[in-house]
Amino acid sequence: MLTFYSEDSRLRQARTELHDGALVTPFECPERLDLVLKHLRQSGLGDIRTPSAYGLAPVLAVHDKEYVTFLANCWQAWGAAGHKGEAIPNIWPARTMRSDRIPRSISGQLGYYALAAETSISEGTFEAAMASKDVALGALEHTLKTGEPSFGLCRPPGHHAAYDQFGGYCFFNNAAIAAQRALEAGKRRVAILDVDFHHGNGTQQIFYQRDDVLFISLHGDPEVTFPYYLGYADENGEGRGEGFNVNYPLPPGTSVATWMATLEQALATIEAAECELLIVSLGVDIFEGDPISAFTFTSADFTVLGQRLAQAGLPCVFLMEGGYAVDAIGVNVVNVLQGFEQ
Ligand SMILES: NCCCCCC(=O)NO
Ligand SMILES: [Zn+2]
Repeated sequence: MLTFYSEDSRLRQARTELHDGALVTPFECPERLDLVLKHLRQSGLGDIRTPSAYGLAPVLAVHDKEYVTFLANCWQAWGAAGHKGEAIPNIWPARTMRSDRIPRSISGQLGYYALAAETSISEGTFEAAMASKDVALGALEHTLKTGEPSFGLCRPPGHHAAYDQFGGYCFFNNAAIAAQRALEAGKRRVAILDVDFHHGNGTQQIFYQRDDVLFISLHGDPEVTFPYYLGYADENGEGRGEGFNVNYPLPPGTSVATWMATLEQALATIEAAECELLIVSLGVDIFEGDPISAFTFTSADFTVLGQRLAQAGLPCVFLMEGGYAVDAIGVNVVNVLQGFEQ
């Protein structure tokens, strides 16, 4: 299995994340890449390739143009406005405010486009997000061309990024960009299976009214888990998209047996929908040792996950999402990929 990776993923070197009422070193750190690369190289899974630069067109196929322009300019505009720290929103078009206008102020724009306050924008963030979607597209193109599975070592991750919103460490929705590209290449329906601990609110939102992408997510119950305001079981899609969005919220501490039984339901739905490609939003923060999550996977369980996904019998693109137990992230990711190849 080939891996696609870009050194430009390291251009995002944010120093702050708002967590538990303090500014901490971000959980989504460049060191995550080091450990995955180390275990990939040790595993002999396959070559690690740098993708081509695919430009903005694939981004604009799923994201709002003004949002992309905001992301491209935010860091410079934030500094030009005299702000000294990293760009962190502190006001939003909250429920009692209006959201039909976008303020000229960069502080106002920051809140308009932000899902949450934990994700700071800093120097190199836009460039890293561009590299991350190129990684996803490189992996996708390889799988479309060869039918072989591939892995996109995407950083920053993407599944929280909506049409015009960033947050949860995500800026461009890599899985959505890849799925859209696959449809444009002739696939009639693509399944995105999100196994990250957190609900892929952005992926859901982008495809919610469409029947050419089936979005299925297993995740921590939003009643008690980020992103809290999307990911409930009654969200089944709208219009043409009715029936093509399936959420499986699960309580913190869910056993692996229960998680795997839920996966069976998800895979049955994917099979019934006659999907021609499987994109897996691979968040390994379902690991028992993850610092910000609450599921119970052991490293060995990730091998079983990969084995089961292979049985779906679809061309498969794995795209890195979350996973913050840095010491174990490499083993856990490689276990999924090696399990798939067994
Ligand atoms: N308190 C912020 C939690 C961000 C979650 C990031 C993630 O792993 N999403 O999948
Ligand atoms: Zn996550």
